[in-house]
Amino acid sequence: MYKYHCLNPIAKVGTDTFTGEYEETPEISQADVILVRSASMREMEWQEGTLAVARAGAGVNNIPCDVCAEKGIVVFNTPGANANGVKELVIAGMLLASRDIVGGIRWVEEKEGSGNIAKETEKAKKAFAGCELVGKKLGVIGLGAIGVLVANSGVHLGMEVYGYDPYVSVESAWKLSRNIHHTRSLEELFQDCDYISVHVPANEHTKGMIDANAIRQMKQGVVILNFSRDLLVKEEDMLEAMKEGKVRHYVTDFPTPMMAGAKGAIVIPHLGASTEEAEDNCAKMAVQELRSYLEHGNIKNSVNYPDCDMGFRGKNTRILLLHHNVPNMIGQFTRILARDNMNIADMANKSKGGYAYTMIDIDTPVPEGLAEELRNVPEVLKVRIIR
Ligand SMILES: NC(=O)C1=CN([C@@H]2O[C@H](COP(=O)(O)OP(=O)(O)OC[C@H]3O[C@@H](n4cnc5c(N)ncnc54)[C@H](O)[C@@H]3O)[C@@H](O)[C@H]2O)C=CC1
Ligand SMILES: O=C(O)CCC(=O)C(=O)O
Repeated sequence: MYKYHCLNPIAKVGTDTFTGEYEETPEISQADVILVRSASMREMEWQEGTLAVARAGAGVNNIPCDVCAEKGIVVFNTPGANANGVKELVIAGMLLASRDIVGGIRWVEEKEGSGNIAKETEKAKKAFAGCELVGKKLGVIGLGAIGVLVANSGVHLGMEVYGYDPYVSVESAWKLSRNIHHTRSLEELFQDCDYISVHVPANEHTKGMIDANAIRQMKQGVVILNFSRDLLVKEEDMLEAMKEGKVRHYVTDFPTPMMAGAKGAIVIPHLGASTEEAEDNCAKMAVQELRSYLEHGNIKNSVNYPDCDMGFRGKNTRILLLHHNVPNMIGQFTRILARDNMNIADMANKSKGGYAYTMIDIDTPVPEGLAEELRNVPEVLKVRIIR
């Protein structure tokens, strides 16, 4: 019986795909695997028994992935599963920044009970007028699952779209509309665009990438959209730029004390992925990843260990080793197996940065105590044997 713990509510359509071999536990310390959305796991005390964490979503900055890797805990995310939900809200953000829709709706609410409202509307409405998106220039920074959808939608809306992503994947590149201009530097994108939307992960390289220096290079009255993470924008610089009118609106999905109520800021309470469809997609993918790892040892969509797949386990005993990516690990494992006459039916070894994963199928008897012996091999972080 495997035990899972949900640190945030996870869509039932996903957790329903756990079979009778699984049960939910309210005790995180008892869990083999943990499902999480945005809850911070950075201060958590990790248990020896934790095998994996699945982030039902894209951003993993709430999880100490390096600490987990060192403890042999595989961290998964669900790439692309909530991308459409975010894209739709980005389009809404561009529209909210272009016309004073919210101001107009508030004005109508204040007129509740006024018999004259129809007449008053025709006088008042000019205060809420705006501009259209068609023909405007949209810059998209980061062309992954979300950025590609936003960029392609910009084209469909009649915008001239510029994309920047020096690390774009082949898969994303295939999905991009050929009408999108490829920009080779942020400077080029900054100076031309009326709307700039940021879709990169928050990490040490992207932190504060939209600061006074970046904003200085942008057009007067630019609209900046941030549906990625608050850390990407230097908020003091953004406030100053909005005061000066350099930035017309800053649309963000991340409320902070500095931005809540700030003039020019349009702040949404982290709703990008809060659609039924996105929540269901993420939950289903996260559970599928955990089940495949627990039942067969296969890794797909991990952010701290390599993808590695040997298919269904069948009747063999499967030995799973998480270890540092250093020479002579396989030699040490196979020496131990050969000594006890174990026959290797199949094996795979993959690495990602400083970490590696070895899967070995054995079709002869496997002695008790093997896991402990393998765990004692220097540089091994975790061993699991599925019989
Ligand atoms: N508001 C919300 O509810 C949601 C927010 N997010 C945020 O959006 C981010 C992006 O999500 P996805 O598109 O699904 O991720 P993704 O991993 O598919 O795409 C990220 C893209 O950014 C690119 N990139 C990385 N560093 C870059 C840099 N310095 N300059 C330009 N491009 C760079 C990568 O090459 C990749 O193509 C997530 O990391 C997360 O923080 C994701 C989902 C929901
Ligand atoms: O689960 C959520 O609502 C947050 C989604 C998100 O920010 C992400 O997937 O990175």
